[in-house]
Amino acid sequence: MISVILVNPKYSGNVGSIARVMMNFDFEDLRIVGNRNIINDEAYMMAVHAKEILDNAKFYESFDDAIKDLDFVIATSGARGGDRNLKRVPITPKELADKILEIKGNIGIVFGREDDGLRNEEIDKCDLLVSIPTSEKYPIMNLSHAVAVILYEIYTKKVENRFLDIKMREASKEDKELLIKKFNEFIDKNEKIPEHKKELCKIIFKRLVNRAFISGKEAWTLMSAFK
Ligand SMILES: C[S@@+](CC[C@H](N)C(=O)[O-])C[C@H]1O[C@@H](n2cnc3c(N)ncnc32)[C@H](O)[C@@H]1O
Repeated sequence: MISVILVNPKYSGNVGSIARVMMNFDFEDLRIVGNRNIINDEAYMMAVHAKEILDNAKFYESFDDAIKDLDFVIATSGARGGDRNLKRVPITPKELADKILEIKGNIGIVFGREDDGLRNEEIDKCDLLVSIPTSEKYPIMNLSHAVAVILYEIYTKKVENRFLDIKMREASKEDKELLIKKFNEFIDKNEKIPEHKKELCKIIFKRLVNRAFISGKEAWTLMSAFK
């Protein structure tokens, strides 16, 4: 499970928006270091249909309490190098998404305070630091926007993996050759097509088949049409 941890959020609207993006991208576990009062009418208004994420949010008195049962903790920051003495080199959300699904155990992604972010001693307690590439002119994002970008990258990776799992077998060289042969025979039999056009059709079809990543099933379905 991947938990979203907010450290002392100040604005209820941000917490509600975060609940909403969590539901958009299939995340459930919201942990908040701070006071329960942060979840008020404004938070529910911004959460819209993600009220259950707010209802089930867990509260902690300290950063250490919020992460103590987690196996892998990821810090986030928009402050890179220069303006704060970060000891770790950050990775991008895309690089995180490539790694995170292979990590075993419970994972937490920690987001900092709206005013002063995560403290260096908190970042030091984490295993990894992620920073969203942003303009040097204004690198710091709104808290809920930063959460959205990171969860989006992880969700996209999950969806990609699911798609790869169910992806059909690609047509073999033999499947493609047979499909092209069937098409050519079909064209040859058709008396309405002038001879010079037949050759052109065959060349174009062959190029199309070789360029397209068709599946074995698609190849065989098409063959049945060229009888
Ligand atoms: C408004 S920012 C905090 C700004 C604070 N002045 C600082 O320097 O960290 C609130 C939180 O949003 C997240 N955040 C904002 N911009 C980010 C970025 N470019 N990359 C990763 N996280 C970011 C971080 O979790 C940050 O602690």
